[in-house]
Amino acid sequence: MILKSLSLINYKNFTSKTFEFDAKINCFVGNNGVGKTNILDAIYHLSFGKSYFNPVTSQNINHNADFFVIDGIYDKSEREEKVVISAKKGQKKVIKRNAKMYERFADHIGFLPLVIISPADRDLITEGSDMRRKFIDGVISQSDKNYLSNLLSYSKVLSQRNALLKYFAANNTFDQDTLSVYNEQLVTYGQPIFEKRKEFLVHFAPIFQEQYKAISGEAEQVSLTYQSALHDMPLEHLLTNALAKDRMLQYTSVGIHKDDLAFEINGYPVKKFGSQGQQKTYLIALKLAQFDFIKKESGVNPILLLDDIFDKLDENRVTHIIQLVNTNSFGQLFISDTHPERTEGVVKKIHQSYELFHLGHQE
Ligand SMILES: Nc1ncnc2c1ncn2[C@@H]1O[C@H](COP(=O)(O)OP(=O)(O)OP(=O)(O)O)[C@@H](O)[C@H]1O
Repeated sequence: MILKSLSLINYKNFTSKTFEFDAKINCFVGNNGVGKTNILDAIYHLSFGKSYFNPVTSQNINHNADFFVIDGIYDKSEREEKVVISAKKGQKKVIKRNAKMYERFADHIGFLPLVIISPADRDLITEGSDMRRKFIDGVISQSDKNYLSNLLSYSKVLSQRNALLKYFAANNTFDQDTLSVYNEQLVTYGQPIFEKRKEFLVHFAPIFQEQYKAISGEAEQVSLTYQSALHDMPLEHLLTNALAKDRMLQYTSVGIHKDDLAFEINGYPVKKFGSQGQQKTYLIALKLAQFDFIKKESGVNPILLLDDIFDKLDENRVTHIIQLVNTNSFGQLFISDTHPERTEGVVKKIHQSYELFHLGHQE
């Protein structure tokens, strides 16, 4: 799958800009703040229907405008696919594929597989468990529509159950029958999510470990473990056992929305005990494992976005990563960097076609 061209209107700092891309490697170079990351984000937007960096749609619209349009033309399975995302202030965002509007955003997820590696990934280590759940969900959802649909339904029922618990507390009342209906629905959607996450980790963790070893060349033992109370008992029983607590807290304290991933290095949490370099390598290995996994599941080479990659790694490691992707029967690569010579030096080494886009400040 190849992104052939991209047009931006009023997307962040771009008022109007069109790019024609190389089928292999595309590099965006220029000073800080010229919009390199914004271009990668626009490409991300076309795959996921949202920004990787700023989930507030209205803030992705250029400050001086009241709408944006992102227009991408792809080659996929020897067909041309035109994907257009537009947003107007105060209105719902629209995604169209070949001029046909999607009724549900979820139907588009997975159609244009993509992996991004960015300095913002550090949130996966430093922030709360929701970031790590989003990561697993993002990987699985790109290849499993059922999973995504269960997730959306689960989250809807969860809000309803939480609202009911609040209502009980506010009105000093309780109705087990209504609560049981929500419990059943949480189990219907939540239990398969747990099973899928568990199965996913069995396949994903070894791929991750291989990637870590390949990038670091070090003897450190890394592990990635799925933590969930559902390992101990089915969700149905967890909900029953937590009833008194949930009523007191006025929200649902157990379920797959509390799951987490433990990131460890030599048996200790990466967050507390990993060096800066180890943390960066850990994150890159996670993302490259994501690339491998999605590729295997979807049969399509995902687009790979490398944002500010030298922020994370030295030149040797970057060369290594680009080569890894290369030997993996190459997809299409988009790189952003402040130093044109550095990027070109690395890219030249792998003897693929490439295009360098020099960006200046936009008017
Ligand atoms: N909604 C918006 N309207 C106008 N400009 C915006 C908007 N959102 C972000 N920007 C501008 O985009 C610029 C940042 O772009 P971006 O993060 O892509 O830069 P970059 O070239 O990747 O820089 P760096 O090398 O520092 O990472 C900033 O100047 C910021 O003010």
